[in-house]
Amino acid sequence: MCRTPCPRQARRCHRRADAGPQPPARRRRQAREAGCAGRRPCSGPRRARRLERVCVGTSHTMAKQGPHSLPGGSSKPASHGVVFKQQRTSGSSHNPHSVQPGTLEQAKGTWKRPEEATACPHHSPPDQVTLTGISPPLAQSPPEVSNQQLLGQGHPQVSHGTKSTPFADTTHEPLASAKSSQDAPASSSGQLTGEAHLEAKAARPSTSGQNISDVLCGSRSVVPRTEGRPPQTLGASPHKAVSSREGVCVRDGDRFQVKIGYNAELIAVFKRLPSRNFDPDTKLWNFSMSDYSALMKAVQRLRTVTLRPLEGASSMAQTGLPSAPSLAFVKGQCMLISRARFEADIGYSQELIALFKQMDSRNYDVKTRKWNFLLEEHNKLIERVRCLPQVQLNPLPKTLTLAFAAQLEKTSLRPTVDVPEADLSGVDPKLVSSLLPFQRAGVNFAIAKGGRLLLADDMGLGKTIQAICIAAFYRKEWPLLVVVPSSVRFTWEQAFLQWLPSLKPEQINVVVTGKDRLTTGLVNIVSFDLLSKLEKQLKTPFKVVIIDESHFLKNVKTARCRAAMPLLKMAKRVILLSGTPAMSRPAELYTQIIAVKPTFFPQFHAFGLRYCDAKRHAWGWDYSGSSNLGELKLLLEEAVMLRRLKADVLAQLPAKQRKMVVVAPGRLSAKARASLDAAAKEMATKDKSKGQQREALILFFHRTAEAKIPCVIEYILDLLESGREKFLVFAHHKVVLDAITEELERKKVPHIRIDGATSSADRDQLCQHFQLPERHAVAVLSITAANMGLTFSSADLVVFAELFWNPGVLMQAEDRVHRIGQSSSVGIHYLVARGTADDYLWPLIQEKIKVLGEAGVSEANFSEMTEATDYIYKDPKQQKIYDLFQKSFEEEGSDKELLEAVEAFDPGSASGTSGSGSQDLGDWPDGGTETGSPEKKRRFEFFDNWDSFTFPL
Ligand SMILES: Nc1ncnc2c1ncn2[C@@H]1O[C@H](COP(=O)(O)OP(=O)(O)OP(=O)(O)O)[C@@H](O)[C@H]1O
Repeated sequence: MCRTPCPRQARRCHRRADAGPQPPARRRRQAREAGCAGRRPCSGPRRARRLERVCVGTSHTMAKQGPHSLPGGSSKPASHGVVFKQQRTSGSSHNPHSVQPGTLEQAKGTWKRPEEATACPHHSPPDQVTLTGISPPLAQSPPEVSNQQLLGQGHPQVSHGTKSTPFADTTHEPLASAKSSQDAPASSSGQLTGEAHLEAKAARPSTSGQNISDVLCGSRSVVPRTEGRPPQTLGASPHKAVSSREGVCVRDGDRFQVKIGYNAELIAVFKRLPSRNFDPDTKLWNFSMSDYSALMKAVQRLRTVTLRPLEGASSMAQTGLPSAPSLAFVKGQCMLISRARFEADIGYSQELIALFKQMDSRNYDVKTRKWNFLLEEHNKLIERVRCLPQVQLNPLPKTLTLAFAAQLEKTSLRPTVDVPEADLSGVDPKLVSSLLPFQRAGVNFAIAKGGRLLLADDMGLGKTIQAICIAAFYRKEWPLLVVVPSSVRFTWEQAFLQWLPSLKPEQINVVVTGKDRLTTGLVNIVSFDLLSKLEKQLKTPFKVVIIDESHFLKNVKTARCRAAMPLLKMAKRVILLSGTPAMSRPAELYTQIIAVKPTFFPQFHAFGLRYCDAKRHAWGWDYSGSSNLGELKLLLEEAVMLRRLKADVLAQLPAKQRKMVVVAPGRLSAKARASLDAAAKEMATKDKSKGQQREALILFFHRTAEAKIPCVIEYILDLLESGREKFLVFAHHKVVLDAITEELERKKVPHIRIDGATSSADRDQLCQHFQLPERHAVAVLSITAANMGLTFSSADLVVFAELFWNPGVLMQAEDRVHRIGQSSSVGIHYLVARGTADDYLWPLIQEKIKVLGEAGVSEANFSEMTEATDYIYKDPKQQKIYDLFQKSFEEEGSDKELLEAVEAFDPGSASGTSGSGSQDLGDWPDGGTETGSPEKKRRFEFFDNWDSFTFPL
């Protein structure tokens, strides 16, 4: 209920009730009406009144213009076919049964919703009218009306007429032309647009050779009403008049809407107005004010339609456009600007400002020129504003009021309550003790949110360890489902083994093929793509689900999204992980938001209107924009998402974070597998000369490189899809470097390549090019040719597609990024393929690094990364191969010899070696390196903006 009396309104209503001195135009209208009323009684059956009204309007038209003349334009009296308020007040007041529930509000043409109408008893809309004959639900025709509909088939009010009657003809006449109007360009074409067109149309003879008015109101067709009988239209069924529609024009910001039931003639008129727009939500047509006059005039000529003009625009017919002050109407909405405050985003209204000044928490922001208030005054303000008839201030959406319910309800400002410390005593101590402070806070946040969140920490901040900890907190609810990009399935397996020693390896089920079971483990790890093939296996839903790189779900139409969303809806705990939940636009966040909070914005359109700057085009809605990002950020941070940037927690991070990425053995082809096995067998063969052994080793190394190519490419593409756009990829074999660059070229990813064939001048130039901050690119580098003397500090990630036996070389390569100029913690990813030479190289490298670390030469060690992996060779054959690797790499001068051997096997790999220089140079894309991709340039835009936000208050 409105608590504020509305004196101004009350006065206005009172004035209207008095009727007082009338302006001349109104007096003229009333005089005309009185004349009409004299011809018919005001009481009587409802249908009779409708028929009469039709006749009143059309007889004027006929009398003034004659059957074939073009209408006279603005000089015409205002009442032609348009029932003005005063007319209806008198005509309906005698019939208390004529109000149809639920239609009056629409008929009145006020913008307020039904519940709003009851909120302000003081506010009686001016000239309240009891309307008759308004169809319940205002079933407007959609913008495109089929010919069948237009021809009256299937529409009860049209179809029941017989085609042979003049009435039927008149109904068809404008309908037939509706089709052509669809084809015709709008006003900009300059063809018969606006008023002239409409009037010409209205005056066009019907198929029976008569004007509409002629047919209906010609002297031969109407029997003058006497003795209270309704007038009879000759040649037409009296039922026809029942199809008469009454509606109202309602101001809607700088446009106006027409609230009326379906009428084909009227739709045809609408379609000729240049500014027409059909709102599918309200199912109402709306127009710019410039078309108002044309519409009203055209409607005057429609026998089946009466339209109440805009409130305060009674002199419209004479003056054309309504006078601005009389229609002053402001419309706006509430926007959240901080956790505690909201602002009214609305135009100027004196009354509204006066109301704002009554609010205790009011604050005027001189910069934005907007008023803002504490959330606790939101409901009070909205209630009071509803009493202002010329103001529409939309409240905060329900989702926001629910998310900020505590702030809306509180009576005084309290400091933000800290997230409580979660009891992690049930989680493996190794994991809990390893959490960095910000990671612990992340776990607390997740548990405070009931285990449903989007963890959107920057890349490399340890989302994996946090997710495992959150999931482990709910271990009683396992089995656990972990959905990940296929290239990191085994890395996740390693992470579980590393951080949860209580978990046995056999309890982890990594789904590798479409034939595997999805539910056999306590922890089940599956790729997005396999999930969509296997979800049907699920009899009972998983209660705890982790989704890594959850932005993979951004498109609701994809199979992965369709497979995952139902699972997430049913799960009790949903842990989404993504360093880039939306790469370019807020629309990409929608699926992730509803995955965490299914009740938030159940309709995407509502989300799109508020946050995606939704725009309507001829082909549909465009949701690719962004709007109200500040509010969206607040909402997400309050209820859905936790995001920390690297810069925020840099002090807690090590300078380098190394990560072993176990690339999927399932990706090795049978051919690659066979050649690897043959090479390994060769190495293990006894009685080989040193040279033969080395040859076998080099072959094994080379086969490993070939076998890893698909996994390496998949990993790089996953990184790119995850939003990583500037990173280094080191590889050794030319075949690997070639495969990577070819793929990047194919995918139009900007990249550079430096290998043994690159001249030093080119190296510097490429390096400088890569360093430019606006460049997003991948640097494809040879481990041996580009591990020294180059600076790539504008990137903070290094990927080793291949391992190399000399850890000193690897560390030098790492330091292309981790050097002066680097302000971030650097991520180093080593891709390790099981069942390949990596099985031997990786422990070898670790061992060497450990030694270097003990000697203080290396500032970090690898041991943490592989603690859980099983590199102790029980198989004597494996041990022999390992020994061979060790011996070969540790011998004096082995590096040089090995490199030469490798070069002989794979020309062009090693630094400064002959290779086929010209051939390598031929690999360069023209103009240096980059293959521009316009759409790529926009990719970080959304989060760049996002991260630069500061709290408005
Ligand atoms: N508390 C920690 N103790 C030891 N190592 C950690 C810790 N947190 C993270 N790491 C290590 O840091 C590296 C990066 O972590 P992780 O892969 O989880 O980051 P991320 O946020 O998932 O990054 P991305 O978004 O790139 O996948 C890993 O090697 C991980 O083991």
